[in-house]
Amino acid sequence: MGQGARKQLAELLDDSERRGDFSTRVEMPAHALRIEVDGVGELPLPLRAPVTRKLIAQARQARFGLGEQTLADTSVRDTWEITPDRITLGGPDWQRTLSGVLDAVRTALGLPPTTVLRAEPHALLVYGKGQFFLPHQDSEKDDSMVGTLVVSLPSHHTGGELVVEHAGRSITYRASRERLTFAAFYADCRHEVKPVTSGYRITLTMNLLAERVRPADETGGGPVADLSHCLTEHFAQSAEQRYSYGHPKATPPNRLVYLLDHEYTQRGLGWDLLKGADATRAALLRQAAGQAGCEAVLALAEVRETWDAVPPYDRYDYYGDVEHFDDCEDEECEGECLLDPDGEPGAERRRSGDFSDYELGDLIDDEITLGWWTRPDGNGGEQISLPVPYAEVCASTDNKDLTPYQSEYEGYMGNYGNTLDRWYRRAAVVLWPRQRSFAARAEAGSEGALRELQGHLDTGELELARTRARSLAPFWKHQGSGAAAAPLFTAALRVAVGLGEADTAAMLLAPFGVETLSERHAPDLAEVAAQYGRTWARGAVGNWFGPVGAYTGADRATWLESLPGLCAVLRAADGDGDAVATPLVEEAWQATEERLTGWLGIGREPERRAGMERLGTTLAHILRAAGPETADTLTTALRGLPDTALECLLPALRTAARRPAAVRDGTPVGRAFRSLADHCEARLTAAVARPVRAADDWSLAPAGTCRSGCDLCPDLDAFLTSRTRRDMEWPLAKDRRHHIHSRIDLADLPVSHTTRRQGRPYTLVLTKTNAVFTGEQATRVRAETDLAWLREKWPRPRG
Ligand SMILES: O=C(O)CCC(=O)C(=O)O
Ligand SMILES: [Fe+2]
Repeated sequence: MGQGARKQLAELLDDSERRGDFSTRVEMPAHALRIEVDGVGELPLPLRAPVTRKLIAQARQARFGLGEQTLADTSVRDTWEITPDRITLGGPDWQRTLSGVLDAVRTALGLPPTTVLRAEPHALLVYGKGQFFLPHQDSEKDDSMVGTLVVSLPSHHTGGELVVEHAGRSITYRASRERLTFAAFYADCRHEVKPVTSGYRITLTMNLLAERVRPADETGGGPVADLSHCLTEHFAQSAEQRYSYGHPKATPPNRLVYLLDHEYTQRGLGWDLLKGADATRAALLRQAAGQAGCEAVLALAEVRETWDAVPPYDRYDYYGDVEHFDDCEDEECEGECLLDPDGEPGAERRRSGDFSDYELGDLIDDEITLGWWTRPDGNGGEQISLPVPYAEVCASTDNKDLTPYQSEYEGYMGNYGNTLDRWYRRAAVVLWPRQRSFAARAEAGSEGALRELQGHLDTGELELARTRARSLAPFWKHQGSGAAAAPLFTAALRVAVGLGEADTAAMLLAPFGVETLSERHAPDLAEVAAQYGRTWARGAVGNWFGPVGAYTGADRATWLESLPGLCAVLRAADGDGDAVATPLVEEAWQATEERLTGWLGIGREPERRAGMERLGTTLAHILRAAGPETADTLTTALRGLPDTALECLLPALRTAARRPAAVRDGTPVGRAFRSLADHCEARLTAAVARPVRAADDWSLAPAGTCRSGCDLCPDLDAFLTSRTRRDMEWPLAKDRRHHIHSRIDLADLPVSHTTRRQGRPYTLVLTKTNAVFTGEQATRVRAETDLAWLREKWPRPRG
């Protein structure tokens, strides 16, 4: 019962819940109980007359207590009775059902949550026509007996009502024909069973026994002791999961988040500044925390709830017509316009406002996030971002009973909708066991955790630091990227060095983005790599880059500009900076190579050129950052690419030429660029030397086949490669025309393609344009210009 402790806590802090009633009733399905009686066997429920008569055959005339005596007097009590030793209760659901009933009874009767109720069978009673029990009070057979629980087995009968009375009030209970009904009342209540007028009434009476889980005197008693007990229980039981249907998580919850009722600002949130009921509740909780060995802080929470909601529909005016929005002219509208006054028909019907008159259905979803909390020592607070799981939330007041600061209603949208989102700001008391304080706080704000770990390392408590650091693993994720995360990264690097434990160090450093790394981290990076080795360093770098193509929101292009500087400082640092620099360059190259391959496949020239140009700049940075071996690998790969890659290589050479000092001949980097320059020069020279297209040559390169088996692409290629054909008239159905349109567009071919909308199917008209000649001319001119630039800026060394 993971939820039990939280519920009890909420009740204990909710004053109104503490006033209980003298009696209550609960219903349960009949299959929850399997009942067997000696000499009869299992009783089929609902009970029918033949089985009931068998029961009576096994029963005796019931007696009742009068003072010290036990009497059988049918003018006071007339019913059949079977003693408990002959009854067996069971069934797969029985224990769970009964404990649920007892929980509900405890709450309804206003017993403290630290009380556990037990029910002990007392007798099975059968009332036939005319039988009854006059008003009486049950004798308390046991010191711990607090009342009676009457379980009525389902059966058809009339009359036989149970009437319970207390302090001038009386409640009448009727049994159900189909279900089990449980009526509970305090032992000091007078009660009676009215005569049965037809059929049989069958009840199982049970003594209600109360036990305190913890005697009041043990911790001084009172609500604080009860609360403290609930806290201990909450942190000892495995955390309950909302939708797991009885499969609790193996580990206990990390925290308890008790939501307060009033709103507070960051500055106005303090133990001495709480308002109304919050003040008492927080004070009680804080005392209880002390007793239970817990730490307590105050926090600010943001709550969002999504409800299934129904608008106050069917608004009728004075004459009984459905009301409309002022300018609604839709004849079929039945008032929907009121929900959607300014929307187009069918447009998204989402709007903000006050929806307090909407009727709430089911709670579909909710989300609680803590955004700020005070430090446990009371010195100020810190910004955090901590989602609160279901198993940690506790409140005496439901969100829906408070006023949201914002609401949004979304009308029915076909597959979802009719939902009302509500946002609340609530304060909270957050508690955790003192010995788990490190993890509880670290999960929310990592800076404090690292500071504490460093502290332990500084004072020589290595084992403690390691244990604590390992405890971060489950939630040490997404520590950020870029300049904002840089100080955190520095702290993490130092702790990683100090721990001397490779796996833990890797875990601590893993959740940073590569954009966090800057020259000022170089000394620590070189040190950590020297300590844990090159393989370890390669793994760490892989983590910082993250999965290829993953969008991190960080500006990688800007960071890559800093890569040559970073790698230079790394290689010069004490330790093994190259162990970090080399995989940094390799990972950067891998990502770039992938993008380069992507651009090479793009047919539209202006787009491709722009992309390739940007990539060229990046490539120059990567090459400049590379060590001799990596530089070799890169140039070999680049020289193997098709001519189109020059659209990237030339911009790379231009970028490099702007820093002649960095690419001096003779240095490994200089040699790499030299080799690329030579490669480009050879390719351009060949292009320029190609003969000019003859005036009657309309042949184009084939566009290729989209997939094997396509019967259109080969026909297109035959047209494209033909030296003489300029036009083609192609009757094609719509889908097939589309295919050809998109092939031509994607490859950006110098071919116009229009549809003549006559006959069936329409005819696709293809015409090779003058761009066949002008495009080639432009390419040639560009090649000549590039070649001239190359010869000037990258002259071949003489000799
Ligand atoms: O049968 C009942 O509902 C109540 C019986 C009763 O009051 C008793 O056994 O003391
Ligand atoms: Fe009774």
